[in-house]
Amino acid sequence: MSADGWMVESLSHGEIFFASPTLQQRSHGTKGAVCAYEPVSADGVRRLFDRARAAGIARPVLFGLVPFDTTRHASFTIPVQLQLAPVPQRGGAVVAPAGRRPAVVARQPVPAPEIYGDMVRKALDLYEEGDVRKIVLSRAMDVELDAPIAYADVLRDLLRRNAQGYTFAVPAWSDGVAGAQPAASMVGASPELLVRREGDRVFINPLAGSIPRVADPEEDQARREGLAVSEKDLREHGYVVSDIVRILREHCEELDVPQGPSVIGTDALWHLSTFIAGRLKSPDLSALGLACALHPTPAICGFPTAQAFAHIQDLEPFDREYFAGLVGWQREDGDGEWALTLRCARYDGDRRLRLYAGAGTVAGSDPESEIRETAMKMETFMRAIA
Ligand SMILES: C=C(O[C@@H]1C=C(C(=O)O)C=C[C@H]1O)C(=O)O
Repeated sequence: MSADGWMVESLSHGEIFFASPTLQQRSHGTKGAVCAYEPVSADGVRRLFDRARAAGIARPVLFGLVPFDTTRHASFTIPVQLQLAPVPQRGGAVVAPAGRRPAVVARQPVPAPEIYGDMVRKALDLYEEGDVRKIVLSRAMDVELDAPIAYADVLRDLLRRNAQGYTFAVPAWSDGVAGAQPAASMVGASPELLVRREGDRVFINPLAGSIPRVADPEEDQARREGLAVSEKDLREHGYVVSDIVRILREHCEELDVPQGPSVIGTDALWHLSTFIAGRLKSPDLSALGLACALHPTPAICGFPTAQAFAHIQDLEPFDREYFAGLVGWQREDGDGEWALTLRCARYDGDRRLRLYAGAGTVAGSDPESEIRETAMKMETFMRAIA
């Protein structure tokens, strides 16, 4: 462990790092890991734990990426060597970056911001027609660097600025996973917990309704207060909470849902947030099982889900793949944590990254502010890279 207490030193491409607000976990080496590239299923997860036991892994922990579209392949990894530790006190010693940061050679937005604005305008037309009320629209940015990233530096930077978030580097496999090199890794710091399970207790923390923060403290505070009473943002948030609660009622016998949302801050944005706690009816439902029952929530898809999903496929000119899916970990007993794969990039292990960001739109949304919100979401990630 390094002087600042983060277990990120010499983490290489293909290894795993996952930090929640309290626990950090990292793998050492990729050799012998049990991997799978297949659609997510309870049977598949069970088979992976069986394989891990057969391989002599004593306390297997499964890490994974589940795509936005769960009919596509997920990537799962059970590492041979895993290290766990509480997260260090923030504000302690800061280890300086080891080398120079890579420089950006090229940036290509996918699509151009104006086209993203047109996508939002098309969504506004759809709201007039009335079959859909919320669509989360996203865009991407392809970035080429002049040198590979240093995982330790990037993760430290993300950890320092996202104390309440979920910071991760998790490999994405492709067909024929036996080799040690993954096709890519998803790297980022998500503010949004989809499900944490501790025994029969579950915790869910949807976010929706956001505004960029600013340096001036008075204006920043005014934005926070404005968000808390914004009719449009409360409506956008309301679709998420009511849909999640509807599904949770099927699986939980006790549910604690606050009357209304509170406002939480990341380093760059204010978000409306609702912290829900529940008790599972059945101990057989794992953290991932419940996460999949909830996914895709209206926080990253829209409302109603099926219509919003179809419009996303139609309007977005790229494949979300693992973006806006699930990233997390789980033990054999079903306890674990699954966050939404947000504020992140797909990294090819060399010099190429694809960054992603989305924003919820509802009747009354302004295309220009959605462009700004998605730009801000990508910018905060870029600060950690170059
Ligand atoms: C889709 C993203 O974020 C989601 C959309 C939000 C919003 O529109 O207010 C807020 C948090 C997330 O649920 C993203 O960060 O890319």
